[in-house]
Amino acid sequence: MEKKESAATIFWHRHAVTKEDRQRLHGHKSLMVWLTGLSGSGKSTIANAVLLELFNKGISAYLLDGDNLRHGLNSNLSFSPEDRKENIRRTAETGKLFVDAGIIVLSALISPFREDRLNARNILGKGNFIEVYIKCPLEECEKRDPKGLYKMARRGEIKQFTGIDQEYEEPEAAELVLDTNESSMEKAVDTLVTFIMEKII
Ligand SMILES: Nc1ncnc2c1ncn2[C@@H]1O[C@H](COP(=O)(O)OS(=O)(=O)O)[C@@H](OP(=O)(O)O)[C@H]1O
Ligand SMILES: Nc1ncnc2c1ncn2[C@@H]1O[C@H](COP(=O)(O)OP(=O)(O)O)[C@@H](O)[C@H]1O
Repeated sequence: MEKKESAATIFWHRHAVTKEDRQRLHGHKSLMVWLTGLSGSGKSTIANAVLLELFNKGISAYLLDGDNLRHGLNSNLSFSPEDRKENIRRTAETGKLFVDAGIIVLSALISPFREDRLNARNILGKGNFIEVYIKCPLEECEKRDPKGLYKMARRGEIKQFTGIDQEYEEPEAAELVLDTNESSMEKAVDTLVTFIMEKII
Protein backbone atom coordinates (compact mmCIF):
# COMPACT_ATOMS: atom_id res chain seq x y z
CA MET A 1 0.00 0.00 0.00
CA GLU A 2 1.15 3.49 -0.84
CA LYS A 3 2.59 5.44 2.12
CA LYS A 4 0.46 8.47 3.00
CA GLU A 5 2.91 10.43 5.15
CA SER A 6 6.57 11.19 4.73
CA ALA A 7 9.08 9.87 7.26
CA ALA A 8 9.91 13.47 8.18
CA THR A 9 6.57 14.00 9.94
CA ILE A 10 6.18 10.62 11.66
CA PHE A 11 8.29 9.87 14.74
CA TRP A 12 9.29 6.61 16.38
CA HIS A 13 8.72 6.44 20.14
CA ARG A 14 10.97 4.26 22.26
CA HIS A 15 9.16 2.57 25.14
CA ALA A 16 10.34 1.94 28.66
CA VAL A 17 9.67 -1.80 28.40
CA THR A 18 11.33 -3.65 25.52
CA LYS A 19 10.62 -6.81 23.55
CA GLU A 20 13.51 -8.48 25.39
CA ASP A 21 11.96 -7.50 28.76
CA ARG A 22 8.67 -9.07 27.72
CA GLN A 23 10.36 -12.23 26.41
CA ARG A 24 12.05 -12.58 29.81
CA LEU A 25 8.67 -12.21 31.52
CA HIS A 26 7.14 -14.93 29.32
CA GLY A 27 10.18 -17.18 29.79
CA HIS A 28 10.68 -17.79 26.08
CA LYS A 29 11.56 -16.00 22.85
CA SER A 30 8.89 -14.80 20.45
CA LEU A 31 8.41 -15.79 16.83
CA MET A 32 5.99 -15.68 13.91
CA VAL A 33 5.13 -19.08 12.44
CA TRP A 34 3.61 -18.55 9.00
CA LEU A 35 1.56 -21.48 7.69
CA THR A 36 0.83 -21.42 3.97
CA GLY A 37 -1.02 -23.92 1.79
CA LEU A 38 -4.09 -24.62 -0.28
CA SER A 39 -7.58 -24.41 1.15
CA GLY A 40 -8.23 -27.74 2.86
CA SER A 41 -4.53 -28.60 3.21
CA GLY A 42 -4.82 -28.54 7.00
CA LYS A 43 -3.50 -25.09 8.05
CA SER A 44 -6.27 -24.29 10.55
CA THR A 45 -6.47 -27.82 11.96
CA ILE A 46 -2.70 -28.02 12.53
CA ALA A 47 -2.34 -24.43 13.80
CA ASN A 48 -5.16 -24.95 16.28
CA ALA A 49 -3.69 -28.17 17.64
CA VAL A 50 -0.22 -26.59 17.89
CA LEU A 51 -1.73 -23.63 19.74
CA LEU A 52 -3.27 -25.97 22.32
CA GLU A 53 -0.04 -27.94 22.78
CA LEU A 54 1.95 -24.74 23.28
CA PHE A 55 -0.66 -23.44 25.74
CA ASN A 56 -0.41 -26.70 27.71
CA LYS A 57 3.36 -26.20 27.87
CA GLY A 58 2.91 -22.73 29.33
CA ILE A 59 3.91 -20.92 26.12
CA SER A 60 2.14 -17.63 25.31
CA ALA A 61 0.79 -18.07 21.79
CA TYR A 62 -1.92 -16.64 19.56
CA LEU A 63 -3.42 -17.76 16.25
CA LEU A 64 -4.25 -15.42 13.38
CA ASP A 65 -6.52 -17.40 11.08
CA GLY A 66 -7.15 -15.98 7.60
CA ASP A 67 -10.87 -16.75 7.72
CA ASN A 68 -11.27 -15.07 11.12
CA LEU A 69 -9.24 -11.98 10.19
CA ARG A 70 -11.47 -11.54 7.16
CA HIS A 71 -14.40 -11.03 9.59
CA GLY A 72 -12.71 -7.97 11.11
CA LEU A 73 -9.31 -6.45 10.40
CA ASN A 74 -9.39 -7.62 6.77
CA SER A 75 -13.14 -7.52 6.16
CA ASN A 76 -12.83 -4.97 3.34
CA LEU A 77 -10.55 -7.21 1.27
CA SER A 78 -11.49 -9.48 -1.64
CA PHE A 79 -9.56 -12.39 -3.11
CA SER A 80 -7.99 -10.42 -5.96
CA PRO A 81 -4.17 -10.66 -6.06
CA GLU A 82 -3.92 -6.99 -4.91
CA ASP A 83 -6.22 -7.57 -1.92
CA ARG A 84 -4.47 -10.79 -0.99
CA LYS A 85 -1.21 -8.81 -0.96
CA GLU A 86 -2.75 -6.31 1.46
CA ASN A 87 -4.25 -9.14 3.52
CA ILE A 88 -0.80 -10.65 3.95
CA ARG A 89 0.83 -7.29 4.68
CA ARG A 90 -1.67 -6.46 7.45
CA THR A 91 -1.38 -9.92 8.93
CA ALA A 92 2.41 -9.68 8.94
CA GLU A 93 2.30 -6.23 10.56
CA THR A 94 -0.11 -7.60 13.18
CA GLY A 95 2.20 -10.57 13.73
CA LYS A 96 5.10 -8.17 14.19
CA LEU A 97 3.21 -6.50 17.07
CA PHE A 98 2.65 -9.90 18.70
CA VAL A 99 6.34 -10.76 18.34
CA ASP A 100 7.19 -7.39 19.90
CA ALA A 101 4.79 -8.27 22.71
CA GLY A 102 6.91 -11.38 23.35
CA ILE A 103 4.34 -13.86 22.06
CA ILE A 104 4.46 -16.76 19.59
CA VAL A 105 2.10 -15.92 16.76
CA LEU A 106 0.88 -18.57 14.36
CA SER A 107 -0.83 -17.55 11.15
CA ALA A 108 -2.93 -19.73 8.88
CA LEU A 109 -3.45 -17.97 5.56
CA ILE A 110 -3.40 -19.45 2.07
CA SER A 111 -0.95 -16.66 1.14
CA PRO A 112 -0.57 -18.07 -2.37
CA PHE A 113 2.05 -15.72 -3.82
CA ARG A 114 5.80 -16.00 -3.14
CA GLU A 115 6.36 -12.28 -3.33
CA ASP A 116 3.74 -11.60 -0.62
CA ARG A 117 5.19 -14.25 1.68
CA LEU A 118 8.66 -12.76 1.14
CA ASN A 119 7.21 -9.38 2.06
CA ALA A 120 5.81 -10.91 5.28
CA ARG A 121 9.25 -12.38 6.04
CA ASN A 122 10.88 -8.98 5.50
CA ILE A 123 8.31 -7.20 7.69
CA LEU A 124 9.06 -9.57 10.57
CA GLY A 125 12.83 -9.46 10.08
CA LYS A 126 15.58 -12.06 10.34
CA GLY A 127 15.17 -14.58 13.13
CA ASN A 128 11.54 -13.68 13.81
CA PHE A 129 9.83 -15.62 11.03
CA ILE A 130 9.49 -19.22 9.96
CA GLU A 131 7.56 -20.29 6.91
CA VAL A 132 5.80 -23.65 7.13
CA TYR A 133 4.40 -25.17 3.96
CA ILE A 134 1.34 -27.30 4.65
CA LYS A 135 1.70 -29.45 1.56
CA CYS A 136 -1.17 -31.37 0.07
CA PRO A 137 -2.06 -32.07 -3.58
CA LEU A 138 -4.99 -30.13 -4.98
CA GLU A 139 -6.87 -33.38 -5.74
CA GLU A 140 -6.74 -34.39 -2.05
CA CYS A 141 -7.75 -30.90 -0.83
CA GLU A 142 -10.64 -31.02 -3.26
CA LYS A 143 -11.64 -34.47 -2.02
CA ARG A 144 -11.61 -33.21 1.60
CA ASP A 145 -13.44 -29.99 0.69
CA PRO A 146 -14.30 -29.31 4.37
CA LYS A 147 -16.39 -26.21 3.61
CA GLY A 148 -17.76 -27.22 0.21
CA LEU A 149 -15.87 -24.31 -1.39
CA TYR A 150 -14.16 -26.36 -4.13
CA LYS A 151 -17.56 -27.57 -5.30
CA MET A 152 -18.79 -23.99 -5.40
CA ALA A 153 -15.63 -22.91 -7.27
CA ARG A 154 -16.03 -25.74 -9.82
CA ARG A 155 -19.63 -24.63 -10.39
CA GLY A 156 -18.32 -21.10 -10.96
CA GLU A 157 -20.12 -19.72 -7.89
CA ILE A 158 -16.83 -18.46 -6.38
CA LYS A 159 -14.30 -16.71 -8.57
CA GLN A 160 -10.53 -16.47 -8.11
CA PHE A 161 -10.47 -19.61 -5.99
CA THR A 162 -6.93 -20.73 -5.20
CA GLY A 163 -5.97 -23.83 -7.17
CA ILE A 164 -8.99 -23.59 -9.47
CA ASP A 165 -8.90 -20.24 -11.26
CA GLN A 166 -6.07 -18.55 -9.37
CA GLU A 167 -2.54 -19.79 -8.80
CA TYR A 168 -0.84 -21.19 -5.70
CA GLU A 169 2.92 -20.70 -5.86
CA GLU A 170 4.60 -23.43 -3.82
CA PRO A 171 7.26 -22.26 -1.35
CA GLU A 172 10.83 -22.83 -2.51
CA ALA A 173 12.62 -22.19 0.76
CA ALA A 174 10.21 -22.89 3.60
CA GLU A 175 11.90 -23.67 6.92
CA LEU A 176 9.56 -26.67 7.29
CA VAL A 177 7.35 -28.72 4.96
CA LEU A 178 4.54 -30.78 6.47
CA ASP A 179 2.94 -33.14 3.98
CA THR A 180 -0.59 -33.83 5.21
CA ASN A 181 -1.26 -36.33 2.43
CA GLU A 182 1.68 -38.51 3.45
CA SER A 183 1.52 -38.30 7.23
CA SER A 184 -1.01 -37.86 10.01
CA MET A 185 -2.21 -34.66 11.60
CA GLU A 186 -0.68 -35.80 14.93
CA LYS A 187 2.73 -36.27 13.30
CA ALA A 188 2.58 -32.82 11.67
CA VAL A 189 1.62 -31.19 14.97
CA ASP A 190 4.36 -33.00 16.85
CA THR A 191 6.98 -31.99 14.26
CA LEU A 192 5.94 -28.34 14.32
CA VAL A 193 5.74 -28.10 18.13
CA THR A 194 9.24 -29.61 18.41
CA PHE A 195 10.55 -27.20 15.76
CA ILE A 196 9.05 -24.18 17.55
CA MET A 197 10.26 -25.27 21.00
CA GLU A 198 13.84 -25.59 19.72
CA LYS A 199 13.70 -22.01 18.45
CA ILE A 200 12.16 -20.34 21.50
CA ILE A 201 13.65 -21.99 24.58
N1 LIG B 1 -11.62 -17.21 -3.80
C1 LIG B 1 -11.16 -17.78 -2.67
N2 LIG B 1 -9.93 -18.31 -2.66
C2 LIG B 1 -9.45 -18.87 -1.54
N3 LIG B 1 -10.15 -18.95 -0.36
C3 LIG B 1 -11.38 -18.42 -0.32
C4 LIG B 1 -11.94 -17.82 -1.48
N4 LIG B 1 -13.20 -17.39 -1.16
C5 LIG B 1 -13.40 -17.69 0.13
N5 LIG B 1 -12.32 -18.31 0.66
C6 LIG B 1 -12.19 -18.64 2.08
O1 LIG B 1 -11.22 -17.71 2.59
C7 LIG B 1 -10.15 -18.39 3.21
C8 LIG B 1 -8.80 -17.88 2.70
O2 LIG B 1 -8.51 -16.62 3.21
P1 LIG B 1 -7.02 -16.16 3.37
O3 LIG B 1 -7.06 -14.83 4.03
O4 LIG B 1 -6.23 -17.23 4.04
O5 LIG B 1 -6.53 -16.04 1.86
S1 LIG B 1 -5.24 -15.30 1.31
O6 LIG B 1 -4.14 -15.56 2.24
O7 LIG B 1 -5.55 -13.89 1.19
O8 LIG B 1 -4.98 -15.90 0.00
C9 LIG B 1 -10.27 -19.86 2.87
O9 LIG B 1 -9.93 -20.51 4.07
P2 LIG B 1 -9.13 -21.91 4.13
O10 LIG B 1 -10.02 -22.89 3.43
O11 LIG B 1 -9.01 -22.17 5.61
O12 LIG B 1 -7.79 -21.77 3.48
C10 LIG B 1 -11.72 -20.02 2.45
O13 LIG B 1 -12.49 -20.42 3.56
N1 LIG C 1 -2.81 -35.00 8.00
C1 LIG C 1 -3.75 -34.09 8.13
N2 LIG C 1 -3.44 -32.87 8.67
C2 LIG C 1 -4.39 -31.91 8.77
N3 LIG C 1 -5.68 -32.06 8.38
C3 LIG C 1 -6.03 -33.22 7.82
C4 LIG C 1 -5.10 -34.28 7.66
N4 LIG C 1 -5.73 -35.32 7.08
C5 LIG C 1 -7.00 -34.94 6.88
N5 LIG C 1 -7.21 -33.69 7.34
C6 LIG C 1 -8.50 -32.98 7.28
O1 LIG C 1 -8.37 -31.96 6.28
C7 LIG C 1 -9.18 -30.85 6.61
C8 LIG C 1 -8.30 -29.60 6.60
O2 LIG C 1 -9.11 -28.48 6.81
P1 LIG C 1 -8.55 -27.12 7.37
O3 LIG C 1 -7.68 -27.37 8.56
O4 LIG C 1 -9.73 -26.20 7.53
O5 LIG C 1 -7.63 -26.67 6.16
P2 LIG C 1 -7.18 -25.19 5.74
O6 LIG C 1 -7.18 -24.36 7.00
O7 LIG C 1 -5.83 -25.38 5.14
O8 LIG C 1 -8.21 -24.75 4.76
C9 LIG C 1 -9.80 -31.11 7.98
O9 LIG C 1 -11.11 -31.60 7.80
C10 LIG C 1 -8.89 -32.21 8.54
O10 LIG C 1 -9.57 -33.06 9.44
